[in-house]
Amino acid sequence: MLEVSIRKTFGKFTLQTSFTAEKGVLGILGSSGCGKSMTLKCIAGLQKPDSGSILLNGKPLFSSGSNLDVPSRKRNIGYVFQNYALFPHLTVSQNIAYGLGHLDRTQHKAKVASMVQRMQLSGHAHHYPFQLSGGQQQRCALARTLVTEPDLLLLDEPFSALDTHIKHLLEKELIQIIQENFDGIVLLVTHNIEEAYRICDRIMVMDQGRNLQIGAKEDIISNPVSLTAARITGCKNLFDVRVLEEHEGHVLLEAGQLVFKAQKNHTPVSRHMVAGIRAHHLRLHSGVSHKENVFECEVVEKVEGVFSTTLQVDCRGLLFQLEIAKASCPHLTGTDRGRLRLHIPMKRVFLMEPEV
Ligand SMILES: Nc1ncnc2c1ncn2[C@@H]1O[C@H](COP(=O)(O)OP(=O)(O)OP(=O)(O)O)[C@@H](O)[C@H]1O
Repeated sequence: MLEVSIRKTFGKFTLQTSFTAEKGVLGILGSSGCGKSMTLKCIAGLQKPDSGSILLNGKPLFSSGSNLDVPSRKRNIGYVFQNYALFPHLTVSQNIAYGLGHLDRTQHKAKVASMVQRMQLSGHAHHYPFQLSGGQQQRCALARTLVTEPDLLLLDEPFSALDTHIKHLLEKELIQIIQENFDGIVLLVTHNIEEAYRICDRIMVMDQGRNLQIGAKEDIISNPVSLTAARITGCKNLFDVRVLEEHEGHVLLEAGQLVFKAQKNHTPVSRHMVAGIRAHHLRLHSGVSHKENVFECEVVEKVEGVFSTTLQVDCRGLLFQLEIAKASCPHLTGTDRGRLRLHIPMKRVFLMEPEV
């Protein structure tokens, strides 16, 4: 287990974070400059926190109280940087061997050869980084790190420089490599919720140097703790609401001209709140519907993607954004277009305190 509780100030910016991570992939999600990379650097020993402690599998790596600061090279942590940072003048084998300086040559060779094979780089062992594709470079960078058998793997935006198609392929490959070759803790820094959701088991949401929320990814999506956490995790529909009625399991909300039901969550109910619903949780119906929370609406904007359609609909003066899989909205192209109805599934609405 990784246990982090640190504070570090850089001019006007202060990183103050406490969290734990167990085996599996924890995504650190936040916008640019919120302190994601700084968190990784402190854990790796590349930056020294002003105060606090870092423990990895029970072993202290840093403790301001005991004046302990284990040097970076002795922490047994693997760090894969944004651009992979391969040594351009070394071949694939030499790059992979770089971290193994302490082993004798026979052991050295065997380990590198095995890693080259596991990462499917056999035909490229003597190639230089500039002769490799993006995917091969990523595998080489991972191989160089995994060959040292780290207890913790830190990945800092490993796909940030790649185009969407390659990104998806490499994401899949990364998940597979980790599952097959690494049994430890992984921290993955990203500012992309989709990426975090696809790759990670748990997600930590960061803002301005602090962690706002940490939990299972499904929970982060269905119950963001605050408006900021909802925004960072990509929620497109956020409305100021007035609570008209409070019942045992649900509340009746008013947003402008619209009155709809929402299931209660862990946020204590107050008179004025913010309600959120994710674009992919909203539904469109054509014709009559007897479901609750169904309202007539009009399509204001429609953007066709390859597999899904993004819509903006006007529902009694409120604008909602929807993301609908193409296969599930044939009525959008039909003659029913004018009689569309918006369904707001009450279980999908989450309530939050307004932020001042
Ligand atoms: N060496 C430094 N000296 C001064 N300020 C720094 C230094 N390194 C980082 N900072 C500041 O600390 C804050 C957090 O930086 P950090 O690199 O951790 O952000 P980030 O969340 O990883 O952002 P990005 O997604 O853009 O990489 C930023 O405001 C940055 O300006």
